[in-house]
Order: sequence, then C-alpha cells, then structure tokens
Amino acid sequence: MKKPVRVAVTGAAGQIGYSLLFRIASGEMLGKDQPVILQLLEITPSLPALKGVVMELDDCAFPLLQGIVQTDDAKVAFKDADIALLVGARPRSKGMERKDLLEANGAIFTAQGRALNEVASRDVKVLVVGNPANTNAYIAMKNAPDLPAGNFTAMMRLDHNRALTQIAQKTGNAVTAVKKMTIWGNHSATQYPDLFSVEVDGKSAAGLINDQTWIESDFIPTVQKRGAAIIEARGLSSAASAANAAIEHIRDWVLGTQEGDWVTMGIPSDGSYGIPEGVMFGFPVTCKNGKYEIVKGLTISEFSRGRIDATLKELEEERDAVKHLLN
Ligand SMILES: NC(=O)c1ccc[n+]([C@@H]2O[C@H](COP(=O)([O-])OP(=O)(O)OC[C@H]3O[C@@H](n4cnc5c(N)ncnc54)[C@H](O)[C@@H]3O)[C@@H](O)[C@H]2O)c1
Ligand SMILES: O=C(O)C[C@H](O)C(=O)O
Repeated sequence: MKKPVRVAVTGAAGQIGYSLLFRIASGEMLGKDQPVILQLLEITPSLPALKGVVMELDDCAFPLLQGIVQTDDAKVAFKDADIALLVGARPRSKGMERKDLLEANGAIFTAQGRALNEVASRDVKVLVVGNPANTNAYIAMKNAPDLPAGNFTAMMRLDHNRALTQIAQKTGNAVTAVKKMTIWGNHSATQYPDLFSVEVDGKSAAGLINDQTWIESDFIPTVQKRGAAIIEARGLSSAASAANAAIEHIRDWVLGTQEGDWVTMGIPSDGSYGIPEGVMFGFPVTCKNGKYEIVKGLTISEFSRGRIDATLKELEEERDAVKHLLN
C-alpha cells in the first residue's frame, strides 16, 4: 500500500468542491492505487455545510480515502500538504469580468500563500482555481518566499479543454484526435487560444479548417467568452467542468502528459517566448516525473504575437493593481 498523499482543498463546501472531492477520493486524480487524506478548508460560517459534504464522503466508503480534516484554519488545512487546490473565492456573476474579483479575492491568497509557506510540504504542488486565477496564484507565490516559485500554478486547463472540443466539433473528429493545443496568457477574455500548432489526426488543424475568419470571429471569442456564456445559461459559474479541469491539471502534473501531446498550465514564466520572468502565464507544457517543462521552439506568427502581447499586458496591469498584496 502506498503512503497517503495529503490533498488540501479550499472552498470545499462550494460548487466546485462538490464536484471535485468525490473524484479525488475515488482515485481519479492521483490513481486508483493512491490513498489520499483530504484536508478541507472553509470559512467559519460554511463549516456546517462542509460537515454535510464530509458526511457524504463518509457515506461513499471510498477505499482510498484514509482521512478527512475539516477546518477554518489555513495552517491546519495546509499542514504537510503535498497538493493544494485553492478553489475558495467568490465567483463572478453576470456582467462582471474575472478581474473585477481582484479586490474581493486577492487578499485570500496573501494569507493562504503565507500559510503554505509556513506549513506545507516543501514539494507542495499548488493549483489556483479561484478567480482571477493567474493573479491570485501570483499573489500566493509572492507570499511564499521559502517555497520554489514553480510550485505555484494557475488553472488554464478548462480553457484548453474548451478549445479542444471546439476544434473536434468543427472538424467532425473525436476530441481524442485533437492534440497540441495551447492557451497563452491569462484565464480571462484576453487569453489567446492558439490553434496554429494544433494537430487533428496528425494534420494541421489550421490547414484543415482553412478559414481565418472562423478562427478570429468564432473560435477565439467562443473560447475566450465561454465562462461568461456558462454563467448566462446556468445562472452560476461553471463547476463540474472546472473540477474536471483541476483533476486533469494535477493528474498530468503528477503522473505525466501523453506522449506526442502537451497541455496548458498557468506557470511562472522562465522568460520563454519573450514573457518576462515570473509572470503567471498560460504556456504549453509537457510533464514527466512530477515536473513540468515548457514546450520550446514553437513558431509564433505576427498574428499570434499580437494576441500574446495583449494578454501579457492585461496580466501586468492586474499585477500592478495588487502591488499592496505582494510580499
Ligand atoms: N480557473 C478556472 O478555470 C475557474 C473555473 C470555474 C470557477 N473558477 C473560480 O473558482 C472559484 C470558486 O467557484 P465556486 O463556483 O466553487 O464558488 P462557490 O461560491 O460555490 O464556492 C466557493 C467556496 O469558497 C469558500 N470560501 C470563500 N472564501 C474562502 C476562504 N478564504 N478560505 C476558504 N474557503 C473560502 C466559500 O465559503 C464557498 O463555499 C470562483 O472564484 C470562480 O470564479 C475558476
Ligand atoms: O468565467 C468565470 O467566471 C468562471 C470560470 O473562470 C470559467 O471560465 O468558467
């Protein structure tokens, strides 16, 4: 029997939490042979609701679930955590952009960055889901100076998966045929879903589609604005698909990406593709042995460069707006 992995989840009684916890406990994130201990954080008023979720987890009798911690203290939730999923934050409602949440949510990530810095495993893998995800991840990273910056990541996987399905549907292929998608930049309406490296059954997606108007006026805005479209349709922000993306982000980071493909993760830039070091930016990455690596050498056209620069500019503006929250 493997040693259990400690998985901290914040906002555990929220919508995403409700889709996420059961899948982690059943082994979908770390493997069907990997026991887990869930360390769940909520704000004090939501502890009764969290108790109900924990009762349901108990009632599943998951063989891999070896313990559950329920707390409103970040230092208890993050103690020795191997993985931390920072979900707890307010979602936007109709008419808001994700960066409108900066004021409401930014401070959460100062405190949580500090708590991770103090008590988490030195190898903790952190995924920030709460919006605006990239800048919140940046805040947490900056408040955890004793942890490697590369341990902090932001979720771009939902955008990545959304883009895969758009291409599969457009070309009439199974989603499994679509490889090498990249979402550059910010998890926001400026993100750049780049299909110029995408392959469908080994052939260039751009060549197969051969329609720049569709790319610019349909594909890119559909992916950029999908979060808002879900809020419009459902009255609530995406939850099951967000939880799925979080599971896949961590699964691939820990267990590795598929041969011949890559995924998108929001990670602190190492300076690749002209993105200044430290910016929490969506990059194409491959993962192996628990480490991610940026895919190098992709051709960036003038069209792509303009889009990448626009999303970078927005991230730099967000960073400037939260200067007071950085260490
Ligand atoms: N990055 C992405 O792709 C993506 C996708 C979907 C949603 N999101 C974001 O994820 C966040 C959560 O969404 P949701 O639908 O689950 O919201 P929700 O309101 O249903 O749940 C959020 C939970 O977080 C808790 N919480 C608030 N502050 C907290 C704190 N300081 N510590 C611990 N818990 C805290 C709340 O009590 C609540 O239970 C939102 O910010 C949303 O915008 C991101
Ligand atoms: O769009 C939102 O506010 C929620 C989430 O980030 C999403 O992309 O669905």
